[in-house]
Amino acid sequence: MSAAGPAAELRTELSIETRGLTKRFGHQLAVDDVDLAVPKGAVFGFLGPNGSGKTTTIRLLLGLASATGGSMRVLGEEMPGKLNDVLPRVGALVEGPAFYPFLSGAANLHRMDAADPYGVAATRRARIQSALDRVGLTHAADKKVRAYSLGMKQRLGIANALLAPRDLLVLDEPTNGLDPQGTREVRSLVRSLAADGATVFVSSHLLAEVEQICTHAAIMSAGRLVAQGTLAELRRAGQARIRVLTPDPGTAAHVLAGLGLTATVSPDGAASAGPDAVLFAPLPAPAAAPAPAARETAGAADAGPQDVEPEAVVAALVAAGVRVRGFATEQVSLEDRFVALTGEGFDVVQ
Ligand SMILES: Nc1ncnc2c1ncn2[C@@H]1O[C@H](COP(=O)(O)OP(=O)(O)OP(=O)(O)O)[C@@H](O)[C@H]1O
Repeated sequence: MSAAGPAAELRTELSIETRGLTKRFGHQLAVDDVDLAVPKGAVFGFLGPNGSGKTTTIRLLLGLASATGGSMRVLGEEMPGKLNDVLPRVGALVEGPAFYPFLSGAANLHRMDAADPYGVAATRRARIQSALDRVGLTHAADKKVRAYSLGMKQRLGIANALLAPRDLLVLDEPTNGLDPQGTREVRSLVRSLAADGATVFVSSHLLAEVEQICTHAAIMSAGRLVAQGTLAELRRAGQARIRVLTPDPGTAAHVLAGLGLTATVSPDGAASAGPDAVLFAPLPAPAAAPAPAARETAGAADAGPQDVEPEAVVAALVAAGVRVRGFATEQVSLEDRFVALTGEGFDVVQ
C-alpha cells in the first residue's frame, strides 16, 4: 500500500462499490448515504454494533431489498440491474440458512442447489462433494443435520455458499451464536476462503474478530459509514496523544494551546493521582501517516497543528513553570478509536 496515492486508489479494482447508498424504513434511516469501497481480494470486515445497518446493507447488495437511494456496483456491474449476471458469482450466508434437520448435510445441499436456478444438475454431485470438502464436513456428509453442532451447521451454510466457484463471498455474522470451538472453525475457514482468491465481505459486531481475520474494515454507526481502509491504515489514523500529570492544569493547558495542542483534563477522577490532574492532548499525525484510503467521514478532518515533538512539549511546560510529575506519549488503540467513532463499546472475544 505504500505507493498508493489518490491515483492508485482510483485504479484499485473494487468488488463492491456503493455511492450514497440509502435505505429508509418509514422515518428510520437504516442505511444513510453509505460509500463503501471493497477492494478485490480483500477480507473486508463490516463492523458495527447491533442495529447499525450491516444486515440491511448486505440485503441491498444481494438484491434482497431495494434501496431508497444511491447506487451500487458489485463485481464491476451495476446493481440491481445486473443482478442475474452477478448473483451466480456471489456466495452468500445471510441470517443462517434453514436446513432440514432430518436430512443429511449432503442431502440438504442437494435440495438447495436444485432450488437454485443457477445450479447445474449435471455437476451437482461433484460440486456438493467439493463444497463439503472445502468446509471440512466430508466425514459428516451423510449425518443428519440435527446431529450437527452449531459450528458444523454454520460451515454447512458456508458450503452452500460455495456450491459454485465464487468471486465474492458475503457472510453476515458467520460466528454469531457459535461456541468457542465453532467460532475458531469458522474464522479459520473464512481466512482460507480468501487464500483461494475470493473477495470476502464479512459482517461482525466483534472488533477482535475483524482484527483476527480481516485485511480491511469499514465501521458502521447508526446507519452511517464512519471509517474504512486497511486495518493498518485504520490503526495509523488513530492519533497518538500526550498525557501530562501535573498540579498546574490551567497553566499546562495554556502552554499546550500555545503549541497548537488542545488539552482535555481527564474526565474521570480515577486517572488523576491526589492533587494532580491528568491532561490529554492529541498529537498531530506525522506528515506521512494518514493513508488516503483510510477515509473517515466523521471527526478528525480538522487541520491539526504542525509536527510537535514530545520533548519540545516537556521543555515548554517546564520553562513555563508547570510542575510536570508525569509525561507519556500513548497510541490510541483501534478499540478506543472505534468506540470514539461509534459511541459504543465492542464485545470482547478471544
Ligand atoms: N424490515 C425492517 N423494517 C423496519 N426496520 C428495520 C427493518 N430491517 C431493519 N430495520 C431497522 O434498521 C436498523 C438497522 O438494522 P440492521 O439489521 O441492518 O442492523 P445490523 O447492524 O445488521 O444489526 P444486527 O447485528 O443486530 O443484525 C435497525 O434499527 C433495525 O431495527
